[in-house]
Amino acid sequence: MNTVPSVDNAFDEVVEAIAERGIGIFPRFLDAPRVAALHQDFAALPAWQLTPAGIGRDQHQHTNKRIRTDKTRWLEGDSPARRDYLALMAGLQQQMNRQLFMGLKDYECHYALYQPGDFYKKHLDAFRGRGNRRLTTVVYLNEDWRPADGGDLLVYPEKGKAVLHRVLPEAGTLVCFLSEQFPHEVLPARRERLSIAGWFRIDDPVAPAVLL
Ligand SMILES: O=C(O)CCC(=O)C(=O)O
Ligand SMILES: [Fe+2]
Repeated sequence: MNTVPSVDNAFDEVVEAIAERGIGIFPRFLDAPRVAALHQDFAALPAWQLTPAGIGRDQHQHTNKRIRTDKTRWLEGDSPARRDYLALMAGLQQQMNRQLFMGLKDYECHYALYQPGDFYKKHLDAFRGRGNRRLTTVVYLNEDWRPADGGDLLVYPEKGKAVLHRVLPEAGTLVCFLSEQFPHEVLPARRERLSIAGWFRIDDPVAPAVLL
């Protein structure tokens, strides 16, 4: 693997958090040059390539503006910044599989743009025994985000209404959690909010979450 040691250490921290708590939040997971390259890559997309995000699964995909209003574009290895990001996530996948035997088979991710006022209501990224999203990642590309800018990600425990984590969408921060276990929502932002949301998938949707 052609990764620098600091990134491997960062992977270890993510693995440990998932094994122990099922969720972790990692400020500065992406270094400044990576954030800048991805931000530039995202900003250069023509507007027509960003389309209203879907909800639901596969062929049942549909948009529902009461649930989410962001715009997305699937990210593939079609630019250097995207290739670099996918390689980084492949490294994380490998580490997860080696240490936790999670059986992660592939990774899908998209750029997401929330314009002022956009939101994503409380939801789960995967339902037990249905679908194959196992581990969610979100990284943010927003420099100098202030609490007053809104756009917080609120994460809830599996049961209960109390907020477990409130995350500002700060440049470089990674949020990673078991997709079936943590309901979450995105509050309306007051400025443009850029992120990459992604999901590691398994083949067998009924395999246990983390084998220890
Ligand atoms: O952008 C975020 O903070 C979370 C996005 C999200 O929940 C999703 O795309 O499923
Ligand atoms: Fe989500």
